[in-house]
Parts: sequence; C-alpha cells; structure tokens
Amino acid sequence: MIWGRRALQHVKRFKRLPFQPEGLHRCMSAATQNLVVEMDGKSGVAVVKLNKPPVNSFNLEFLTEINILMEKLENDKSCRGLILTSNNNKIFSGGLDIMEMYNPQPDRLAEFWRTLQGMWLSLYGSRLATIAAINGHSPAGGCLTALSCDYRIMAPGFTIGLNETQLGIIPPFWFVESMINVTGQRQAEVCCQKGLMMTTEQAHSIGLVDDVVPGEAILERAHNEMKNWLKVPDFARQLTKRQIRKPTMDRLIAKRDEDIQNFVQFITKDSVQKAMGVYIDQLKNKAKK
Ligand SMILES: CCCCCCCC/C=C\C/C=C/C(=O)SCCNC(=O)CCNC(=O)[C@H](O)C(C)(C)COP(=O)(O)OP(=O)(O)OC[C@H]1O[C@@H](n2cnc3c(N)ncnc32)[C@H](O)[C@@H]1OP(=O)(O)O
Repeated sequence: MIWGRRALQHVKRFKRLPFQPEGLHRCMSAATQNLVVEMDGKSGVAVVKLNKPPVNSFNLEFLTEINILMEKLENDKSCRGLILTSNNNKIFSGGLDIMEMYNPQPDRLAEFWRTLQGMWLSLYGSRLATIAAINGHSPAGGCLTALSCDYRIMAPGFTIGLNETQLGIIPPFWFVESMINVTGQRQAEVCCQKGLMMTTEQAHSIGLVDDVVPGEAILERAHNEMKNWLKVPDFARQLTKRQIRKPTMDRLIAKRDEDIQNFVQFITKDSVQKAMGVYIDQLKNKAKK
C-alpha cells in the first residue's frame, strides 16, 4: 500500500493507540478514534463498528484509520472473519465526507482518493470472510463499503444505493463494477444511471442485499451467517474469492494514478464546486429544520 505524507503522520499517531489485535483472545474489545472493535479470539471473528458522529462519513483520517485496522486484522492469523456495522443504529455510513470535496487543496484531495482506493482494495480483496450488517442508511460510499463485503444483511426502514448521478457526480468504474458484480449488469445499469436510493426491500429484491433482518437481531444473524462462511476451509474460500475479484481489482491497480487524476480534475471543476456548494447548503438547511 502506498501512503501519502499526511496519512503517514496519522499512522504514527494511530500506532501509539492501544489497539493491538495480534494475540488477542476471547472477546477483547478495543477502540480507536472512530472505530469500536470487538474481537472474539475463539471464533476468530472481529466486529468492527463505525463510530464517527454524526453520520460515519469517510474523510481522509477516518479512511486511514480503517486501512490501518484492516492491515492489522489481515496480519492477525487468529482472525478469520469481519463483521462491519455501525455504532449508530440509524446510519451505517453517509458515504464520503462531502467537505473533503468542497474547496479542496488538490494534494489532500488526491491523497483522500488514494486512501479511499486503498480502503476498497483491502476490503474487497480481504482474505477474511466479510459481512456487512447494515443497520442504517447507506448512500454512495456507504453502499460501496457494503458492496465490498462478501454478504450483506440489512435492517428494514433504511435506504441504500450508489446515488452519485443524483448529485451530478459520475460514479467511478470500480464503484460501478462492484455493483455489477453483486446485482448483475442490468440491475446495475438501472440503479447506477438513475442514482437510485433503494429501500431495504427494493435492495433485497435486486440482490444488492442478501438478507433482511430487524435492527435488533442483525448482529446475531451476522454471527450465524459468519459460521456458515467459516465452515469452508479458509484457503479454498480465499483463493476462490481472489479468483473472482482479481480482474476488477487489477483494473483499478493498473489505473490507480489515472483514476486519481480524473477525480481531482472532475471535483475541482467550477461547475462541480458550485453544485457541491448547493448540495451542502441543502444538507445543512435540512439538518436545521
Ligand atoms: C471521467 C471520470 C470522472 C470521475 C469522477 C469521479 C467522481 C466521484 C466522486 C465522488 C464519489 C462520491 C461518493 C460519495 O459518497 S458522496 C457522499 C454522498 N452522500 C450523501 O449524499 C449523503 C448525504 N447525507 C444524507 O443523505 C443524510 O445526512 C443521512 C441519510 C446520511 C443522515 O440523515 P440524518 O440523520 O437526517 O442527518 P442529517 O442529514 O441531518 O445530517 C447530520 C449532519 O451530517 C452532515 N452530513 C451528512 N452527510 C454528510 C456527508 N456525506 N459528508 C459530510 N457531512 C455530512 C449534515 O450536513 C449534518 O451536518 P450539520 O448540519 O453540521 O449537523
């Protein structure tokens, strides 16, 4: 993984924090700044709760924290599975932090995007069995995060989708391919072009979500489903996953710099900045009402 200077500063700070999953046994819990981690040493399952108020939006620092945690879990031989959920029972993740993309410094903007690419590559390509327990709304980058897991369980009463086009933004090819790989080409064409935010039931009907379970039962269901995934020998499961996901990952790896350039050029356009400003005003005004 390639880290920028700012991210490295953050890594140093983070490394001094107490979380050390290696060698943990039986239900240890730990917290970093924006993540709550519960590691069951017996089953080898880590429950990671996104915990960045108000809406678990991904800024550079939060993405860096997630990347460091992923690296630690990947390197922890006792860890076999990851359940990703939110500490906020209404919002899984509000997606990318829009403030990262408004009046940005180009260097930070590029680093932000590289770090997001890194998060997607490590979650999508993880050797761990990964389950998203989606216990709240999950627009855009939140949906991408769920799409990167192996299995999705969602609570009713929320919405999910790649809604970028509704904001006048073009979802990058690896967002779209993540959707295609889960729902199939036709459904992905419709929901990505229209930028649909779907209800839990609609998402379930197109296969974006595998299972619908009330919020209060979602973690128990995720643990039960995880047991099924972990019945398969790790090596066979991991290599099969890699075989299936490698072409999509390779496309991003080959075009990583070009993808960053496209992103920076697109986001810094006057017209996009203007639209972003209007969208932020709408969000803030809605929050005030
Ligand atoms: C040729 C190739 C070109 C390639 C170009 C590539 C371009 C690709 C670029 C980007 C991809 C983008 C991905 C994204 O993820 S963009 C983010 C999309 N997310 C959203 O639109 C979500 C917006 N938020 C909501 O819908 C709601 O806030 C909610 C459903 C998440 C929660 O609703 P609610 O509980 O009612 O909370 P509030 O709306 O009141 O919000 C509380 C508080 O949080 C702030 N906030 C919400 N979302 C975000 C966010 N994504 N980033 C930053 N801040 C957010 C909101 O403004 C309120 O703030 P406050 O007023 O200060 O309290």
